[in-house]
Amino acid sequence: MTDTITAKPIPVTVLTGYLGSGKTTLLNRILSESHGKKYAVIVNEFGEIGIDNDLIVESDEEIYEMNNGCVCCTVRGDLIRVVEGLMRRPGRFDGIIVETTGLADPVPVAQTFFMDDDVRSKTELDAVVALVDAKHLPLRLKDSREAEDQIAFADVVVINKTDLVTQEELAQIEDVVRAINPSARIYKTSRSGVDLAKVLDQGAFNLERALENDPHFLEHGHEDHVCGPDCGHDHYHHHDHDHDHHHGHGHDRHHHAPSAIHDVTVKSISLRGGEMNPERFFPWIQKVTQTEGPNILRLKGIIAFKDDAERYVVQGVHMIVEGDHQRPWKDGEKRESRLVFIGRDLDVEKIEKSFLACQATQTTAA
Ligand SMILES: Nc1nc2c(ncn2[C@@H]2O[C@H](COP(=O)(O)OP(=O)(O)OP(=O)(O)O)[C@@H](O)[C@H]2O)c(=O)[nH]1
Repeated sequence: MTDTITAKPIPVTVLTGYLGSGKTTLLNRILSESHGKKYAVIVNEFGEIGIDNDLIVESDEEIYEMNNGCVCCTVRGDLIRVVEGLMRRPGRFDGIIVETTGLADPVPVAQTFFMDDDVRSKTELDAVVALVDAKHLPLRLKDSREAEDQIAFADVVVINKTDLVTQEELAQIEDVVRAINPSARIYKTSRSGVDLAKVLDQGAFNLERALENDPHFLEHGHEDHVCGPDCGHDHYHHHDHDHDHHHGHGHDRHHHAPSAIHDVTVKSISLRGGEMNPERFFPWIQKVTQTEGPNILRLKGIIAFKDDAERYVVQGVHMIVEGDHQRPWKDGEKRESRLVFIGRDLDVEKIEKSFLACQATQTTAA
C-alpha cells in the first residue's frame, strides 16, 4: 500500500464568482490547455437539470458533479466524501479544482478543507479564485451580498469580461475590487484568459488572513452559522437525479425563512421541452431577455433544433445572450431541449408556456 501519510498534500483551488462571471470558461481552459498536470474537478451547480456539466469541455480529467444542493450548504458532507475518495488514490492527481455555484459563499467551502482531520492532512487549500463580471459588478454589489463576499474572501480576483466595459469603467471596477479586498492579487481578462500559472499552484490561501476576517473560521460550530435553519439555498436531501416530475422552483421545495446570509429571492426555473423551431426560439429568447432581462441573473441551456445534427448551447446574463453549436448529438442521446433561468421575480408559468410554444411540434407560437 502506498504511504499516504507522508505524501505531499494535494493543492485545492476553489473557483468562486457570481452567476455567469466566467468560472466554467476558466475551468474549460484548465482542462484544455497543456500544462502537464492532472486535475480532479468537482462541480456544483444551482438549478436542478444539470446544464453545467454539459458545458464543461470533454477531457480525460475526472469530473464529479454535485447537483443536490449548494456546496456551501448541505452538500458539504458530499464534498468531504468526494475529496476523501480522491485521497485514497494518491499520485493520480496533481490538484483538485472545486467550481462552486455562483451563489455559494466560498467561506464554508474553504472551511471544508480544515474541518475534517483526514481531508486537512491530505489537502492544502491553495487559493480561492474569484471571477468578476466587469460589466455587471456594479449591479451585483447593489443586489447580491454574495458577490461582495466572494471578492472579499478571494486570494486571487480575475476581473473578467473586460471586452464589455470601457477603460474608465474597468479602472473603476478595479478600484472597487481593491477597496473590498486590498490584499488579493488582481488580474484583468476577457474570456477568463488569465495566465494559468497565475491561478494554479499559488500557495496563496492565507489562513491567518481568514482568521483575521473571521476568528471563528476554524471552529466546527461555525457551520451552523453558515447553514443554519435559515439557510435559503436549494436543499435537496436526496440524490434523486430524475427530476422530470417536479421541474423548477428549487427553493419552493424547502421553505426557510428569509435569511440575512443567503439571497432567497433568487430562484431557478428549469424547463424541458422537445425539439425546437429556430424561427420561434430565437425571437422568443430575444424577447424574454429584453423584457425580463433585469431579473435574469443567468440563463443557460442546451437546445435541440429540429433537423439540426448539433446541440446548440445558449447562455446569458441579463440582456447579454450568446449561443453556438457545441457538438453533434450522439447516437441514442435524447434530443430534448433544456433551459435554466436563474433570477428574481420571474413569471414561471409565462416563461414555461412560451418556451414550450417554440417547440417544432407546436402548430402555433405563443
Ligand atoms: N463578452 C464576454 N463573455 C464572456 C466572457 N467570459 C465568459 N463569457 C460568457 O459569459 C457566459 C458565462 O460564462 P461562464 O464561464 O459559463 O460563467 P460561470 O461563472 O461558470 O457561470 P455559472 O456557472 O452559471 O455561475 C458564457 O456565455 C460565456 O461565454 C468575457 O470575457 N466576455
